[in-house]
Amino acid sequence: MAATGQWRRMGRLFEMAPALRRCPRVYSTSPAFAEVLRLPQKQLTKVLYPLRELAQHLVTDSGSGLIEQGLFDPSLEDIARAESIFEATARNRIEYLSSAVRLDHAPGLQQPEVCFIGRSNVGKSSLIKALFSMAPDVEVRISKKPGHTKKMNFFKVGKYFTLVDMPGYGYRAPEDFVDMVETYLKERKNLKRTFLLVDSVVGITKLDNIAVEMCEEFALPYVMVLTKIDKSSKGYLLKQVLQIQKFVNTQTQGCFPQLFPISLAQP
Ligand SMILES: Nc1nc2c(ncn2[C@@H]2O[C@H](COP(=O)(O)OP(=O)(O)OP(=O)(O)O)[C@@H](O)[C@H]2O)c(=O)[nH]1
Ligand SMILES: [Mg+2]
Repeated sequence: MAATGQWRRMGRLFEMAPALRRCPRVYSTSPAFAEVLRLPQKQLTKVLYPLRELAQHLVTDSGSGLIEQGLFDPSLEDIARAESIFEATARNRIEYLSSAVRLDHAPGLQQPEVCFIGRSNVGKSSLIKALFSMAPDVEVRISKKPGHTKKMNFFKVGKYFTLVDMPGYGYRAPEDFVDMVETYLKERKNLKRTFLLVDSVVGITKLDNIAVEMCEEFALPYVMVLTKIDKSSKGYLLKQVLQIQKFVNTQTQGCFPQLFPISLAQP
């Protein structure tokens, strides 16, 4: 079956891992990534390719096509290269720029922009904080309580792009949420990619559906990120992933076909 190809390719990646360890300067200067590369093979797969583990359980499942097509499969070099974008240096400044409650208060920037949207408490700010872990001077506030982020917060990621942390929709969303976020999504000229975060435990809610419809209506290229995958058993996560992948395959046009599953919990 098609999975065989995936496994073979994974074998090649693992063969490369010791090489990456030997010359970390070429691929990564991050101690955290070097630590991940030192993990035993099984744990390394779990951390970097969480859906692979689930794919094993689909050998006899008729839904297998869904997840194989949906596997996101960056190489170790790709991951290391992407990570280097978030490494704060004198030449690659990562900094908080400003906050806005209206689009016309947003910084007037030309460089590409990406934004993170999703229900309150889904983990938007946490993901951004994790992405900025190599920029300790940048403060990103997170909270256990939903509705914590009240404004659109703009961060500069070197010369590459601006990243925007949005308030969440749903419980304790700011009153002016629709004016703020819908207008931003509709009119922000340099918005290149929207990351729509969905809680993998909860699945796609009615409000997520509205967010999807909005992205579709405004013809935005967007990516679906499944958060908090550490909170489910393998069986439950598999069920959720299949359901969400089916939704993406059948109900969306502008959504990137592969899901991005994430966990910010320690492995
Ligand atoms: N178990 C687990 N908890 C997470 C994960 N990511 C975020 N959380 C927790 O989820 C809670 C909400 O996180 P935030 O990042 O503040 O959520 P948000 O989407 O920014 O929420 P608003 O600002 O209210 O819209 C916090 O208690 C985080 O610690 C994850 O991957 N696993
Ligand atoms: Mg937040």
